[in-house]
Amino acid sequence: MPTASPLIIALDYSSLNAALCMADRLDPLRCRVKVGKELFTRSGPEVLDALHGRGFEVFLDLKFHDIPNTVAGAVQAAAEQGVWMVNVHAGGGRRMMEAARQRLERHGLSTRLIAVTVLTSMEATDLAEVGIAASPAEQVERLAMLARDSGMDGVVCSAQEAARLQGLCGDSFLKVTPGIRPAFAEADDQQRVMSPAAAIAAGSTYLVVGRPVTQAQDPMAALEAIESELAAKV
Ligand SMILES: O=c1ccn([C@@H]2O[C@H](COP(=O)(O)O)[C@@H](O)[C@H]2O)c(=O)[nH]1
Repeated sequence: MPTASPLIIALDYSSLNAALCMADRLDPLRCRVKVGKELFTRSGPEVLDALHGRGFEVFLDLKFHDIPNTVAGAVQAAAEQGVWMVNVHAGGGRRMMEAARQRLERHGLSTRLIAVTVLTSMEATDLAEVGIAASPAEQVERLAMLARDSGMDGVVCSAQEAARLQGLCGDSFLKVTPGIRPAFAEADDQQRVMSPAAAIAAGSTYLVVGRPVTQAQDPMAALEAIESELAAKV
């Protein structure tokens, strides 16, 4: 039975063992988990099998960004390993996203497919340096519309943009939001942040939480504090 929780815990660890130690403290009825570039590069698909075996739905966050044929193949490979959600970079463009969508459809694969808009670690000055004059909010909006029109199930954005996208793209368009920072946590390298309760109130569908839990002195206490904040909000 899939969890009703919006929480996705980012297992950003440098070894399979460390990631599974944390997974063994988590409850698949209370959260999903995310496997990103560091863990997957170190452990390979074994980590997916191990997490699936423990009952977790897994978001494979590899942010594919390449020519359409290559991305379509990578998305197919991820979906065939049973992941719940996989992502690409919206900056790869319409043809790339459409190819990924078509590949999943052709093979009857129901993995959720979403696109990264503007990384939550970026602010306006970072965009300017890569030649984008728009504000993060404007660029997120542009890429979210493109992602929706290219057949994506939703986007990765910051919670600061979620309310606007809710109005533009509707309830069923997923807003997956990293950069979640409870009051007790540091921002770290994140620029566009929001608290868990505010993110849900703004229309985030899923909250991606990494270091505020995984690097906390007491990770379970940190997770419970976030759950309490969300429960108080409902
Ligand atoms: O725009 C993005 C896209 C992905 N991420 C990923 O989410 C987690 C956030 O971890 P924290 O420790 O809570 O900052 C991490 O795995 C990123 O790779 C993101 O932060 N922003």
